[in-house]
Parts: sequence; structure tokens; C-alpha cells
Amino acid sequence: MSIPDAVTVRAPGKLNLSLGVGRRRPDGFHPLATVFQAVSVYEEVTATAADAMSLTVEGADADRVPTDESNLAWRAALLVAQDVGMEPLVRLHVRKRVPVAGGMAGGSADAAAALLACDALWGAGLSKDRLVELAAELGSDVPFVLLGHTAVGTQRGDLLSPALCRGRYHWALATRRAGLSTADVYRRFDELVDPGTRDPEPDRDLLVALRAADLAAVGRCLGNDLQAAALELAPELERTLDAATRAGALGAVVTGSGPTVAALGRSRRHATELATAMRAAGEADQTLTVVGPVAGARAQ
Ligand SMILES: C[C@@](CO)(OP(=O)(O)O)[C@H](O)COP(=O)(O)OP(=O)(O)OC[C@H]1O[C@@H](n2ccc(N)nc2=O)[C@H](O)[C@@H]1O
Ligand SMILES: Nc1ncnc2c1ncn2[C@@H]1O[C@H](COP(=O)(O)OP(=O)(O)O)[C@@H](O)[C@H]1O
Repeated sequence: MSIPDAVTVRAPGKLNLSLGVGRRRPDGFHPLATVFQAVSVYEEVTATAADAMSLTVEGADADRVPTDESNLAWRAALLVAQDVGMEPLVRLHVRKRVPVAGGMAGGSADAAAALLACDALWGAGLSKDRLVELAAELGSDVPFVLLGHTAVGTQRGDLLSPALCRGRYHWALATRRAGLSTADVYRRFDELVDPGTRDPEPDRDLLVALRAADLAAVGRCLGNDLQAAALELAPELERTLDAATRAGALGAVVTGSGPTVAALGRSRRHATELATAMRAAGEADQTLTVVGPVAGARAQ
């Protein structure tokens, strides 16, 4: 099999349709029960054979993304190189479309894409299971963006089981340029909420609604235990959520640690109307419409 000079991999952003959060563990992480859905806004990473390691970033928010070894894509390349005993001789180029620090796992998507791209570039042939293990080392959300579609995440969010999901879900997203730090939102959650000692459980009603393609029930089940903390840190998000509700959204929720707000439409057209209504509320820097579920990280 010939080894390519360059490989491009695309990986999707995600929404948390429900996010149950338990009490902080001694290792600093929180036990989760979340339903993830991958949606049609993508990061793209190109890995090219080179004499040394380097990374460039392109896109509207590129200035807010590190280009050194703290970049998750860079860390992913190092991890693959270490795993297969090679020098990390690769030039990475990241095309960003997912909002930075938006609760949509853009950095995780870059990591997942870089894992696959370097594996292919170096002809490493890592197994799917090994790639998932490396993904979990890079971050809690990375295994999901590798897998894509709709899935239940437990433990740190990294233990996944695919969820049966019928139907297409049209979402309007309202994004804010000023992101929220995931660690800050979890910290605020600890101060605000006493989740009790039992680990959270996946929302069964939501899983039934997804199986039945019951859009209205899915909308009613949207929820996020981090939302109160995110709203404390960014109170203006309430106006975006209200605007979506007034415009007839089947449901509206802050995704992950925010600040992106996701509103579920009855149709593609309705999602476009929801986006317009959320933009008119004046707090969002950008709105877009996406569809889910979509596949996980894939070579182009
Ligand atoms: C909140 C969620 C929901 O899907 O998504 P985002 O808003 O980041 O997209 C995730 O739990 C974020 O996952 P991810 O962004 O990969 O987090 P990591 O890099 O693993 O961890 C960053 C920090 O988040 C906190 N963290 C993360 C996961 C978890 N189960 N409990 C935590 O407390 C920890 O403070 C950790 O130091
Ligand atoms: N490849 C990357 N893309 C985006 N952010 C990155 C990347 N690598 C590291 N980061 C850092 O991670 C932080 C949050 O990442 P991101 O995945 O965009 O958001 P979220 O965790 O809210 O889903 C950013 O503020 C950035 O400093």
C-alpha cells in the first residue's frame, strides 16, 4: 500500500442534547451522562510530510487558537508518533469552522482529525480501539467526535455507546465570540449546584424520543446541568434562549459549557427563522443552521 504525501480529515462539531453532571471526583473531573449529537459544521485538518513539526490555523477565530504544542491537533500528532515510535515530521494545517471555546468541541474535532490524518500519513494502521484510547487521553470530548452520529457518553463523557436516532434534526445555533472556559463553568457548577452523590443517568425519555423521531418530544427533553453556571457567567444568553422560545423553537438549550445556544426547528426553514430571531435579540455574534446527526471524523 502506498503512503500519501498529504492527508485531509474532516471532523464535526457536537451538541449535547442533554447533559447530566454529578459531583466533582477527586481527579477534578465530573461524572457525566450526556447525549451527544454530531452536527454539520466541520473542522478540517491537513497533515503533510515535512522535515519538522509545524502548525498553522485558518478561519475567522484563528487568532484565538494556539499554534504551538498546546494545540490539541499538535498534541494528537505527537501522541500518534510516540505510539508508533516515529519522529513527528508533519506540517498540520487546521481550517476552523466550529466556534472557538463555544461548547461545540472544535478543538476536540481538530484532535480527532489530526489523529486520523497522522495515522494515515505515517501508514501506522492503528486499530479503531487504539485510536479511541489515544482520543480519550487528549480530552473527554475527543472520542465522540471520532465516532460521530448520536451517542450516550458516561464517565468523563469519554465512554460511549451509540444511540439509535431516527430523523433529521435542524438546529439554529447562536454563537458568541467571547467563549466560556470549560474549567470555569464546571467550577461555577460546583459552587452553585449540589448534585448529590449518585452518578447522573442518561435521559431515557430523550433516547425514546430520538428512536421514534419525535421532534417535539426531543425538543422538550433538551437540558443541561451546566446551563445555570453558564448563564451566571454570561447572563445575556437568557435573551437568546427567550428569542428562540418566542419564535416557536421545539426546545432551546446552551450546549456543553456554552456559550453557544442551540434551538431545534420543526424543519430546515423553521431553523432559519429561529436563527433570524436569535440574531435579532442582539446578543449573538453569529448564527448558523446545521443538521444532525452526521458521521464522525473521516478522511476526505
Ligand atoms: C462540557 C463538555 C460537555 O461535552 O463539553 P465542552 O463545553 O467543552 O464542548 C465536556 O465535558 C468537556 O470536555 P473537554 O472540553 O474535552 O474537556 P477536557 O479537556 O477533558 O477537560 C477540561 C476541563 O473540564 C473539566 N471537566 C471536563 C470533563 C468532565 N467530565 N468533568 C470536568 O470537570 C475539568 O476541569 C477539565 O480540566
Ligand atoms: N485546535 C484547537 N482549536 C481550538 N481551541 C484549541 C485548540 N487547541 C487548544 N485549544 C484551546 O482550547 C480552548 C477551548 O477549545 P474548544 O474546543 O474550541 O471549545 P470547547 O471546549 O468549549 O468545546 C480554546 O480556548 C483554546 O485556547
